[in-house]
Amino acid sequence: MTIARPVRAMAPGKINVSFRVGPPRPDGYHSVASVYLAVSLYEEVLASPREDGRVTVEVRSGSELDFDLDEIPLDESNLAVKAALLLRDLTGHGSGVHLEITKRVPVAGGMGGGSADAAAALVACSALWDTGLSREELVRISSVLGADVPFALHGGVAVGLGVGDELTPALARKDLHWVLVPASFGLSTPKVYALADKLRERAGTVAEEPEEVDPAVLQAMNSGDVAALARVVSNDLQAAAIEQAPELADILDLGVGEGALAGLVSGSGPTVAFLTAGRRDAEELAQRLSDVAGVVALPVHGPVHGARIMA
Ligand SMILES: C[C@@](CO)(OP(=O)(O)O)[C@H](O)COP(=O)(O)OP(=O)(O)OC[C@H]1O[C@@H](n2ccc(N)nc2=O)[C@H](O)[C@@H]1O
Ligand SMILES: Nc1ncnc2c1ncn2[C@@H]1O[C@H](COP(=O)(O)OP(=O)(O)O)[C@@H](O)[C@H]1O
Repeated sequence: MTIARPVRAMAPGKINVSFRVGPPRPDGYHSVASVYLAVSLYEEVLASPREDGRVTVEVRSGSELDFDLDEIPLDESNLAVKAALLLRDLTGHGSGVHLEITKRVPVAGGMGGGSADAAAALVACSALWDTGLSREELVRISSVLGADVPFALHGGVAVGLGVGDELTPALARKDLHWVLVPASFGLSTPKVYALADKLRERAGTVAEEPEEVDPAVLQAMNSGDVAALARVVSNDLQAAAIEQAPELADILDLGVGEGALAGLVSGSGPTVAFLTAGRRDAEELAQRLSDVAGVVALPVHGPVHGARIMA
């Protein structure tokens, strides 16, 4: 029997360009309406066969960022391990695999790094084990791993309804250029959702079921009107993220003061994303933020492709 050769896959992090959150549901989740954008910060997963049938993982940093890799579990709760086990259980294909994750997306940063690991692991293991599943089939099975995993497979721009997993592709006429300011700490997604509920309760606001995303966001992306997009980006979790980490408000002010067209917290935070008019503006803003405030600032662009095999 020939032993399969290792397979390397990559998957992108994301920004929620617009994020509406409904009231809490009985299952602990919230209905959302998200405009997801995949950006050029990629996780990599190298899947190598193991003859002993075990599924194991190791994680290393592929970034200049100071990642707290100790935050990432190395047991069966690691999202990449969960993905490999799910694929093996569902298809009956495959045996043991060792997964080597190279992280570039901030850990617990609101950019779906763990979801990207799960998506890259699905693609890599599916090729390693020759399951014959299509991308669409992988997208369909992936939502049990987490609300954001289908989008990490899908990539590009998409509207996410349900818990974020019911995807419809959308279009961006132009590449959008952003500057990311990652934090040196993470925020817990469930805690930020719970705090958002509490803030609404305190303010006496009744959350509506978000049935669609803001059409102005899709229109601005469709027409490539970055200035119009800057006026409509928004995130219902932002206030809760700022309540947990008040320094995010200062970072938002700083970026806008330094010339960003708009700034918002990505997902449940704490990464802050600034929209700029183009590649040059993003590079210049990143430089200024690092000169003026000494923060790490990464220029990125999107849309980029979803999870895929690397040569
Ligand atoms: C907020 C968002 C925005 O894209 O991203 P991140 O900030 O995590 O990157 C997502 O909704 C996060 O998706 P993901 O991180 O995949 O969530 P999951 O693992 O499925 O769920 C973790 C927990 O988050 C809460 N959760 C998640 C999704 C959702 N629509 N409603 C929720 O209330 C639930 O408490 C759930 O138990
Ligand atoms: N492969 C993984 N990479 C990162 N985090 C993981 C992974 N597997 C499980 N986790 C857990 O998920 C949490 C959130 O992960 P992450 O996807 O980085 O952030 P976010 O949900 O804010 O986008 C981490 O704190 C960690 O405990």
